[in-house]
Order: sequence, then structure tokens, then C-alpha cells
Amino acid sequence: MFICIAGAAGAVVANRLTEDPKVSVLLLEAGGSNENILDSEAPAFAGLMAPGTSWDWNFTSTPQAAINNRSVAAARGFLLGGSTSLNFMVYTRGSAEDWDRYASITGDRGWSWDSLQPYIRKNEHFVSQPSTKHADPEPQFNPKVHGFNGINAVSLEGFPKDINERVIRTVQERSAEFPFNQDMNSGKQLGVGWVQATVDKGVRSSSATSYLGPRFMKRPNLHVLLNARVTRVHGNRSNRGRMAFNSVEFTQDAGGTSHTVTASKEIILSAGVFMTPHILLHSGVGDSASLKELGINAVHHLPSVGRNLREQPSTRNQWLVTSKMTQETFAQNATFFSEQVDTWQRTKTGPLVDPPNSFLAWLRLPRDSSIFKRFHDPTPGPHTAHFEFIIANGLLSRAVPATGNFLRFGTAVVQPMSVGSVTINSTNPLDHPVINYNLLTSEYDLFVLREAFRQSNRFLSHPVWKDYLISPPTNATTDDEINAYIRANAGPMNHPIGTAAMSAKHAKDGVVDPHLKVKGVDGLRVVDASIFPITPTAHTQAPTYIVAERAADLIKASWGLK
Ligand SMILES: Cc1cc2nc3c(=O)[nH]c(=O)nc-3n(C[C@H](O)[C@H](O)[C@H](O)COP(=O)(O)OP(=O)(O)OC[C@H]3O[C@@H](n4cnc5c(N)ncnc54)[C@H](O)[C@@H]3O)c2cc1C
Repeated sequence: MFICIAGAAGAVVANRLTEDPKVSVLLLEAGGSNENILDSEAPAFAGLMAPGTSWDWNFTSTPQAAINNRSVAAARGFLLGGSTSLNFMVYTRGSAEDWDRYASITGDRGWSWDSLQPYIRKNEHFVSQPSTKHADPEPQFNPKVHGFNGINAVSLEGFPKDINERVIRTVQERSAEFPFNQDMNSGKQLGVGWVQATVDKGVRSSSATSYLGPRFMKRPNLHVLLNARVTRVHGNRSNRGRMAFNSVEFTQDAGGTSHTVTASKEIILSAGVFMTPHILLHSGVGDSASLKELGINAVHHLPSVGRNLREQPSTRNQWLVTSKMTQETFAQNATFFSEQVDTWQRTKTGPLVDPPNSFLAWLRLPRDSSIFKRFHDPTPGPHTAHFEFIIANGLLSRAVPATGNFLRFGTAVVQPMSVGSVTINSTNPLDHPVINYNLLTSEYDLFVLREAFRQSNRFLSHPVWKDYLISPPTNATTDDEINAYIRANAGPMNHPIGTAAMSAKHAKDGVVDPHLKVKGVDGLRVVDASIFPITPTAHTQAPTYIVAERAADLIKASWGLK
């Protein structure tokens, strides 16, 4: 039997391993069910899922020095499907160069873009939304680079927005600066393109609805236990002194009672970027000196656990607009809200079928940018972005102003240089991890976010926006003014990675080897977004799914399974 923790990646592994009826998997999830939650199912309501709800772990970061000492929400899904049950559903794979760099860092060609193509297709089930024509005026995606028979649904926008024509005209008429990219998931991501999202005919497709959907949950060898919070993993030391992990300790009543379950084969940690290192550290796997100082029995010295936290810093940049039909309208007009919920519940059509974001742009700084005199270029090559625009027809959240409609023109640094950490400060595994993003502490990140903001203003200076925009998010123009705006407003994109990073087999740093086994011990693997050594130039769910699809094959191969 394998024991696995649920989430984006854990669900994939559990599904793939139980394809073999002789293999059984126990999937443990700290949160509850994903079913019958309107805000999770209706894509337009994604912004209502977190932060500050019972579906979120409700973590907050430590005070972040470079953003005016603000602590920021570090949202993570606390329900089956993990963060894929509450994320914004954007589907981006990153650039081919990103994956080729992982192959080169790990010395394993299996992580290269070309080698991963079968896994990308195993994950993806590209579907058409019923309510829009996507061949007009030109195709909005390239079918040659998509999978149509995978498990997790991906589709284009299903309900047209006021902003669409304006974005397209800007791109057509300013193509030198903002070229159109028909399909940012081809491996060549640069340019502006339509969002592809994990939506299945108007309904969120999460790892819970897809990989743990009814057709798979029927398998007698797949066992899912909800409200089961893993506190530690345990093992024995062999005669040669090597730790072999084989059991998982968990609680279903907030620590009142504790249970232990034993894996005859392997334990797969897929608790995500914050909780995977948290479980490892509480189990005595981490930097021995710090663990001893806390009073935790250090069973395996692995100093990289929890280090290398990387997050994409962003600002939302909300413009007041003349439109009366943006995402805010749902919160401001109760009649419209209930009519649209009714339409969606009956027909799965209307504005609720789409997540908030309509377009993304992946862009680079000029080659002669002054920042490269002081910093090396962190991108893996010329076809990978330095920054991103995230363009949305408003945003429905729990903090929508009573009046006013907005264009949300987010900007983000997609290859950040600031590095943070996840640590613990108590011996109680029910305490939250200590999350320090170190957001924007690198001068490079601040520079790129500033340039991205300036570029977003260039984009919106096209005359097509004149009768649409009422007022900007800020009047800042000088470096100092924009820096002050960024420091007051920046936050995380919710795309953290890196806290159990993979490295080459014999490399001294890193937490897992290229086959995702925890270095120096037996019986323990990590399969989730924490294994990325460097940020993928992407929103992180598709990269995590891709990792998990390959991981399932690596695990099968280890045990001689089909
Ligand atoms: C608000 C938000 C918006 C996002 N938007 C997007 C987007 O639009 N596109 C995109 O690509 N990515 C997005 N992401 C990121 C994406 O969802 C994550 O990168 C991805 O889900 C990571 O997968 P994972 O398997 O590493 O972790 P998760 O999906 O977070 O899963 C971890 C799971 O482990 C469970 N768990 C944790 N600790 C324990 C424990 N001790 N015991 C038992 N269970 C435990 C959690 O409850 C959770 O179910 C977003 C994330 C958030 C939070």
C-alpha cells in the first residue's frame, strides 16, 4: 500500500497508481469535501474562495520588510483537490526553456520539455466551451499542442467580455511591443494571448473533480480519508544507519487522538509548498542544529528543507472603468447575481462559466535594460518572460467596493530573485508554519515590477481604452513614486515553489533527487510544487500536474508496476 496526501499532485499520483487493481492507495486530506460548494464550482466565483474562509488554511506570512512590513495572506486550499479547488484556474505550462533548465539542473533528461510531452497530454483534456465561437476571427489556440484525451479539463473563455475587443485591437495595432501569441502553451510563451483555464463546460475542473471524479472513486483500491491531518512521518533506522520511513501519524480531531497507518511500499508527501516542509521538519528531517534547538529529535540532516521558497510578487492595478458589467457587478447587484446563478445552475452558461482572468501577456525586458549591468538575467532563455500582465474584467472578492467597476490589470515578476523560507517555531505539528517570502527583497524584483507597471500603462495608453478608463490605480510616474505604490500594494501571486527542491542525484543541496525521493532516506517521496528548484514561468498548477504525472510513472517503475 502507498500513502499519499491529497492536493493537485497527490490526487494525480493516487489515481495513476490505482490503475493497477493490485495496488492500493490511502489518500489523506486535512480539509473536507470539495462537493456542493457553489463558489468552488462556478468559475467566476473563484475570488470568493480565499483568503479568510473555511476552505483556506488561512496562513499569513511574517512581516515583509520590503513591502512596508506588511504580513500578507498565503492562501492554500484546505479541501479535497487542495489549491486546485480554490485557485483561479489559469492553465499555463511555462516555457520549454523552463523545463529544459530543470533537466539540466537535475541531470535528468526526463524533465525536459520534449520528454514531458506525453505527461502533458495525459493530464490535459481540452474541451470547447459551448457558448462562444473560437474560430472567429482567428483560432485562439493551437490544437497541435494540446491533449484531448487526458483527465483534467482545459478550455477557452465561454462568455465574451467588454474588454476583449479592446485588448485584441491594442495587440493588433501595437504588435511590436505586445505581439499576439495564439497559444502560450506551445513552449514559446512570449506575447499576449487568451487565457486557457481548467474549466469543464462551465464548471471548475480540479484535481478532485477530475482525478478523483466518480469514475475513479469507484475503484475499491482507492481510499480517501477526509479531515485527516498528517502530523508526522515515522520510520526505523537500518543496521547501516539509514532511515526508512514507513508510517504516517495523523489526527482527525485536532490532536485529541492520534492514529498511525503503515505503508507497505512508500509514503508520498504532497502537502504543498508550506506543509510538505512542515511535516518533514516535525518528523525530524531538516537542518539538525535548528531542529535540536527547538527540541525536535533530528533523525536526518537535510538542511535544504524549507529553504528556497520563491514566490512571484505582483500588484493588481485596478482601474475605475465606465463598464457596468464587470465581476464587481455580481456583488453590487443582488438581482443580477441571483439571475446569473439560476442560469448557471440550469444551463452552465452565462458569465459564471469563466474564471476572472481573460488574457495574459508574457513579456521581456529589453536586452540592454540597465538592470542587467548589476544582475544576471534569471530567465532560462530568450523565449521566456521576465514579467506578466494578468488582464481581468474586474474581480469578485470578499472586499468589493459598494460602487464602481474595475479593470484589473495585474503585473507580476515571473522569475523572481528574492528567496524566502518555510520554517517552524514550535514542537506542535498543529501550529502553522512560519512563512517568510522575503517578497521584493531583491532589487531586481522591484525593478522588474516597476517596469511591468510602466509597460501596463503603455498598453492602456492605446486610444481604444480612452472612453473606457476613468481613473488609474495611481498617478505615480517617477521611480520613487512607483516604488512607493508597489511597496504599499504588492502581494504574492499564490504561486510559491521550491521548499523541497529537486537537485542532481549527488548534489549536496536540495531535498529530493530527480526521481523525487527524499535524499538520504528510504520510503519517502515528495510530489508537489515544492520540488521545483526555480520558479516555472507560469501559474503553477499545470506544471505541478505535469510533475505528478511523471512522478506516478517513476513510482510505478521503482516497484515494477504497470
Ligand atoms: C488563491 C489561489 C489562486 C491560484 N490560482 C492559480 C491559477 O489560476 N492557475 C494556476 O496554475 N495556479 C494557481 N494557483 C496555484 C496552484 O493552485 C498550486 O500551485 C497547486 O495547486 C499546487 O499543488 P500542490 O499539490 O503542490 O499543493 P495543493 O494543491 O495546495 O495541495 C496540498 C494539499 O495537501 C493538503 N495538506 C496539507 N497539509 C496537510 C496535512 N498535514 N495533512 C493532510 N493534508 C494536508 C492540503 O489541504 C491540500 O489539499 C493558485 C493558488 C491559490 C491559493
